[in-house]
Amino acid sequence: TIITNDTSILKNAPYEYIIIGGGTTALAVANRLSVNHSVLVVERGPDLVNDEIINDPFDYGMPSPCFLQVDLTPQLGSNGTRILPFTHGSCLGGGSSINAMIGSRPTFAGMSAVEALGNPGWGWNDFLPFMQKSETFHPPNPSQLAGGANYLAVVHGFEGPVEVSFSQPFLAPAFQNAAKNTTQTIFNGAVALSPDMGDGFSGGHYSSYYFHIHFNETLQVDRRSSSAWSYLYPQTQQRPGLTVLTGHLVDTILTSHGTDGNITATGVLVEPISGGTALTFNASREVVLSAGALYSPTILQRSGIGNATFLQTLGIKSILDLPGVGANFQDQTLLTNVSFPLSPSANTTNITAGGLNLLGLVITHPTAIDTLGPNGTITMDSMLRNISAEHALSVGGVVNAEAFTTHATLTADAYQIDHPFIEIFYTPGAKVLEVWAQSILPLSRGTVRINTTDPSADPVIDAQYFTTEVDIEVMVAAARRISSIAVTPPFSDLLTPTALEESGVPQVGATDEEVRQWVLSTYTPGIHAIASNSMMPRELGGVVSPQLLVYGTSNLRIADASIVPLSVFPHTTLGLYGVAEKAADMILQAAENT
Ligand SMILES: Cc1cc2nc3c(=O)[nH]c(=O)nc-3n(C[C@H](O)[C@H](O)[C@H](O)COP(=O)(O)OP(=O)(O)OC[C@H]3O[C@@H](n4cnc5c(N)ncnc54)[C@H](O)[C@@H]3O)c2cc1C
Repeated sequence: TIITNDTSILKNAPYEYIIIGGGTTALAVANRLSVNHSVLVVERGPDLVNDEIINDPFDYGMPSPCFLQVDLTPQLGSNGTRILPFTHGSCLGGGSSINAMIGSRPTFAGMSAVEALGNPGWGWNDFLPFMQKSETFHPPNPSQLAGGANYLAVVHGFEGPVEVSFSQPFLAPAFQNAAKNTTQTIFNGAVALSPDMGDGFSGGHYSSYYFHIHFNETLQVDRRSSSAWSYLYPQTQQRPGLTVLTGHLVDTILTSHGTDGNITATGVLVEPISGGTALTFNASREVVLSAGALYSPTILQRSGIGNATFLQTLGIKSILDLPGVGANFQDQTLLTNVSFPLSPSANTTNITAGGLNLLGLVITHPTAIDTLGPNGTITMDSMLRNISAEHALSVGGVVNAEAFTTHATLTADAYQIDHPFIEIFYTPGAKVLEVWAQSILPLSRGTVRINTTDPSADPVIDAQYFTTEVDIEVMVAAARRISSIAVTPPFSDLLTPTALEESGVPQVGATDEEVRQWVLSTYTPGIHAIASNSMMPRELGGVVSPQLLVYGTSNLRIADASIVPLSVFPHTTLGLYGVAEKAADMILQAAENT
């Protein structure tokens, strides 16, 4: 494999495939295609192979050249005008090089919703083998099992590039034990220990979580399993046919009109990020767009693929009118501002992990009924099935009312078959214990758009958080559970007696309005951006078909988080490796047929 930022050493011959972006999904697709084909990857960011902040999982969240932020537009659903930073990764490995490594998967109910949206072949049973293909799962050893780790071999893969494991040593077992017991209590025993959080069963469970990390035998420490360290750097993954160009960004996708009436992608126009002459690279077979949910729609828009009326306002000639490009954008929301002071008497290594820290050592996925009770669940179901599309339509979050009501109905159906309603995750720190909550299936729909043709400019991102009442109701319920956790033993025994007051989280008896105000003024982005080029029928605003081909093109595919149409991956990465493996499989099958 050639990895370089120097274009003078690259071959001029056309590559069979060009992949735009060198992030999480991109490198997995590149790895599979380049076994027998020539592939060029173009990544805007640098190669940070030896960056210790990236490679050490316990440095998560520290600044590195890969860690970038874009300010969202003012979020009107948040008590006025909060401006929130949105983090993303820009280097080889993309988001997988900076993320929190939580090893989460979609569920049966979630993938059923994706399939029912008009995507045959994307249900759980079809999708699981691709997630397994990507993975080498390391079963817990006896001491990890004794600490509380558990797994189900039948749902995992053991020969793939991405190494997934529990931490070594197993972190904070006493903390994990307390978190699990309190979880059971606050959900009245309805939430049970899961044999494996990635087994496809839906909500109603809790567990110790595994991470995209692996134990390095030479160094005797845990390391991050990024996409780059899984699919690109290892000796076993070297590919003579693969060239990775870093430090260059794709301005536009070059196209021509094919004889079949479709648009054909012929290559890309590339600029060095340090400035200089633009270059053209040609692709003889396909162009695969993998620049992520924030950037893939912007590349399409600059290339004349998107909402024709909008593109006209920027003077861009429309070559393909696809109003769904940059619409339907979704992100989950987080309640992260929740730190409970640790009781001085409880400050032991078994509770704090001796200062080492991985986010979400214990994770809980209660269902709607676990969280809201029977009456609350009926109310939520009715809200979803009678939802108004007016706001989402007015801000361009959906292209028509049917798209919005279809999403809401599928969400209600998913909750009926026990899709996780919220996620609560427990994390130890040196002096505090954190209990965060995350929404899973938000209904608010936003946009990602360019406001200039300059390829180096940040996109205009508007998540429209909390502009749908159901999203507020979900997080109010989540906040109430966080309050209960802080006062429920055995978890509360680890905290100071005044921990709840000190944290600023609403008291257990707070009014709905008080909790609502706290949620709206403290939430942060989930940073699981998806759906800005959704895989769904074109008439609903879909951008790609179930084969991941951009509608109206013969050879332009998208493989990244932007195609995921509903927020069914509670954390995205392991699901995205499944998307990558499935995309590569479909592309290679198409190559065999030509
Ligand atoms: C701080 C943080 C924590 C997270 N924690 C978790 C977690 O614990 N577990 C989990 O599963 N998920 C987590 N996620 C989410 C997950 O990392 C992302 O959803 C995932 O990495 C997205 O993958 P992708 O392939 O869609 O895009 P990316 O991995 O973002 O890759 C896109 C790549 O395209 C490049 N690019 C963009 N524009 C251009 C251009 N014009 N030309 C060339 N290259 C371009 C970018 O530089 C980037 O490298 C987290 C995300 C963040 C930001």
